[in-house]
Amino acid sequence: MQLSDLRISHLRNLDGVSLEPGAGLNIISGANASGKTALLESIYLLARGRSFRTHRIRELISHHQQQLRVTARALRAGQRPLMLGIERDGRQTRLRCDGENVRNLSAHARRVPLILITPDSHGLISGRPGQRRRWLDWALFHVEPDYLGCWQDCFHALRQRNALLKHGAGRATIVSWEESLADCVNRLEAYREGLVQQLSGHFSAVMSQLLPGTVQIEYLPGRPREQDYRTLLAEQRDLEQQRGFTRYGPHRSDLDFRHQDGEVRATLSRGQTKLYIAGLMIAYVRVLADYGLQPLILVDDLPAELDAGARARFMAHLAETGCQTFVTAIEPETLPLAGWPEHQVFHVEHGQLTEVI
Ligand SMILES: Nc1ncnc2c1ncn2[C@@H]1O[C@H](COP(=O)(O)OP(=O)(O)OP(=O)(O)O)[C@@H](O)[C@H]1O
Repeated sequence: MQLSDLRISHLRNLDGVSLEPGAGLNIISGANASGKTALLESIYLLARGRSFRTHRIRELISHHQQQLRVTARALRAGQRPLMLGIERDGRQTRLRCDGENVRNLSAHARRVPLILITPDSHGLISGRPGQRRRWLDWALFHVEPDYLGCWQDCFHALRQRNALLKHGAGRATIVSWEESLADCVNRLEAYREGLVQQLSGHFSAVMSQLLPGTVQIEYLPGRPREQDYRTLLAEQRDLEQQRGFTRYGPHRSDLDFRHQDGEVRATLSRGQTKLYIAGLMIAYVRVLADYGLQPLILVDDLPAELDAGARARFMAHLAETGCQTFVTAIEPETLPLAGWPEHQVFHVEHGQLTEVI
């Protein structure tokens, strides 16, 4: 997938921005607060219908303006282009794809796959398990059309069981929900384990060139792995009735990231952690490629925290993906360009964009 004809109006400090990005590397340069991240945010908004910086899209509307608007054409190999557009006024957001209102965001995410790496991606390692679960779920929404339904069934059954436990429902009613819960959880875990396995293969290959040392990702299912889930639910029922909630299951699951057998969060430096996350994202791009999907890649402030060698390795791996990539940098000359057949540089100053020729 490749964006062309990107237009942005009244989004943060950006206005009247019209950009023809190249198929390869697009470097967005500019001083602090010039609008580099806002440009990535505009692209993210088209793909996901939300921002990666705030839950309140309204905040993105430029001060003293009524409405923001972003449009672009998404070119897809062997298929006709998609017209993408998003508008947000004081009341509502309208995300449009090919003239239709987008109602199902995860289906839209499948049509417009996107990988984002920002300084906040660090939270994938240092943050709470929920952040890692969300990442895994989004990763699956892109590749498994049935995953969303399975996820919804699973969490519906979990909520039902919790409500029954809390309100002292009879055993037979709880048992009947346990059956459907166990069934959904088994399917959900098979999807999650499968993706982690697929990811792990690519991850080791990518990391062998990005960061010395062995790496490992493990899916932790939020329950004793060796025990059948339905049996576990039955065993825990009495205790859980007193507590009013289900203690074990996918709502407690997590991902364990390791480097040289040590926990990444406890052993790696900031720069090494950034490379680890970069490797994970590039591994995921390879998983997407296995499904015939080619995402857009956005990297905010790529040079930060990385020495020259690390920057070069990261950039070379991005080049290998063959994806249209947008990278922001305060000093674009710090980005090594080896491996990129073509690149374009756009300079942002006070929200105005010019292409550097
Ligand atoms: N709603 C808004 N209306 C107008 N301007 C805004 C709005 N929200 C943020 N801004 C401004 O838009 C600019 C965009 O900042 P952005 O975060 O994109 O900068 P950046 O180039 O990525 O900077 P840095 O290198 O410091 O990360 C900032 O000057 C910010 O104050």
